[in-house]
Amino acid sequence: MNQPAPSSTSVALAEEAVAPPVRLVARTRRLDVADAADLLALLPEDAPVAWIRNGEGLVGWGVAARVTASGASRFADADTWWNTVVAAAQVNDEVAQPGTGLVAFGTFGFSDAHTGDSSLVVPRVVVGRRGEHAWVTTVAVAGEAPADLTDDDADVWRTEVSATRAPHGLTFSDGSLDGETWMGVVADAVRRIDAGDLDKVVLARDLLARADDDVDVRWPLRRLATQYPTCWTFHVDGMFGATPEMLLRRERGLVTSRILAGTIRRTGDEARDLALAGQLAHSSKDLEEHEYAVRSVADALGPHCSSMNVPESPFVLHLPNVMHLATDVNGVVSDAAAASSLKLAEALHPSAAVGGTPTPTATALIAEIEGMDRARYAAPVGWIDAAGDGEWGIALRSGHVSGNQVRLFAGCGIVSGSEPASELAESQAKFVPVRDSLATD
Ligand SMILES: C=C(O[C@H]1C=CC=C(C(=O)O)[C@@H]1O)C(=O)O
Repeated sequence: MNQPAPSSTSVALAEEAVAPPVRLVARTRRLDVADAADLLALLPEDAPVAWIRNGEGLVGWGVAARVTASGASRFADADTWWNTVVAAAQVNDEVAQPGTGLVAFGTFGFSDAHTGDSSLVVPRVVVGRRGEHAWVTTVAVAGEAPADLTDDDADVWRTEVSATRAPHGLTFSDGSLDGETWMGVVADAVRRIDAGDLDKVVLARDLLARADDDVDVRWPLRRLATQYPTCWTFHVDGMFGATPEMLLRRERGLVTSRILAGTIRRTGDEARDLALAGQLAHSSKDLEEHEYAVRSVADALGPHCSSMNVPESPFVLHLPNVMHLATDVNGVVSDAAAASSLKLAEALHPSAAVGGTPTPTATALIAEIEGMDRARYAAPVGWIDAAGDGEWGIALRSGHVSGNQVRLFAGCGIVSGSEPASELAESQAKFVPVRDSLATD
């Protein structure tokens, strides 16, 4: 078994202006589908990346190149870097599907003011599966010995995988605000809405989990992918979760977005949950909350599409912990060369599913009263390929792992009729996926 070469190219954008562009050599070859049957099982503990839904998707490891960015230009800077990397790369792709060839995984900060890193990472090895296609892409930096590209041994890309470690001695504590204080913040937001300052704002809270040792992120990833197969289970650079919300997928000139807003908790009793789903579908408070989110996405996508389909009413999406009002919007991208999936993500972020309406007033209110730094919560996370196609989810039902700590996030859309106590209960239900994914039973 070969370990990918340890060297890589990593730049922050200020440095990148003076550094010559990294020249990557990538090769994608077909794999037996059986070799990619369990993508998560291929991941080593060190710096894995993952994007999985219903067992399909992409996993990767190692770092061939990486860029970090921050501030208001973080998306544009990362997109420019990616275009430079793609232009300089030598790619041999025998599968030619979205997600084959050169691929970068990204995670972005929520706020323009956030000083922490947004990053795009090109792994050394990416393994993908989609329907009857399975593939492996190996990436070397030009000038390095390209042993992994020319070797005929079909298994040369495999890396050594240690047993996944369960987190032990886990304790949870309040994050930035305790529940009582957070309800006060929600009540404040409702007052501002009723005073006519804005229509909707999404307010979030965090929880801290501590384990005895460094958390092996493969543990929660496995549990999330099993428990929430219809969500997108992800990990990039410490940010992980299972999001039900697809900010956008761009594929061969088509763009789709799954918009969620409006939530009801499940009880576990099927008949009762069906009745609750009916209640959700007719709740004027939730329909209003949802409509703001759909409008924000349709308005942001419109300028990039020659045609668009926006359904008139939402459907109810059933997840194991909650149900959501959901709308799938589709469009034809008018200028695919100018609108990479990352550019579209920038245009759509933050939608009113995570920001509010109007957006500038809502984001200002979040900064003023939420009382925490969202870091990369509720921002785009996903991947982009050399054609600019890609999938960018919203980092919800998520946590950030750093050493032995995990910071969990959950937020709720607040409109005029919102009640602080039920929003607190909703936030608790939204913590469940990541909280349970860290459990050992
Ligand atoms: C902001 C979150 O959820 C959003 C997505 C679906 C439903 C939502 C809601 O009903 O409030 C939120 O807009 C979160 O999970 O942290």
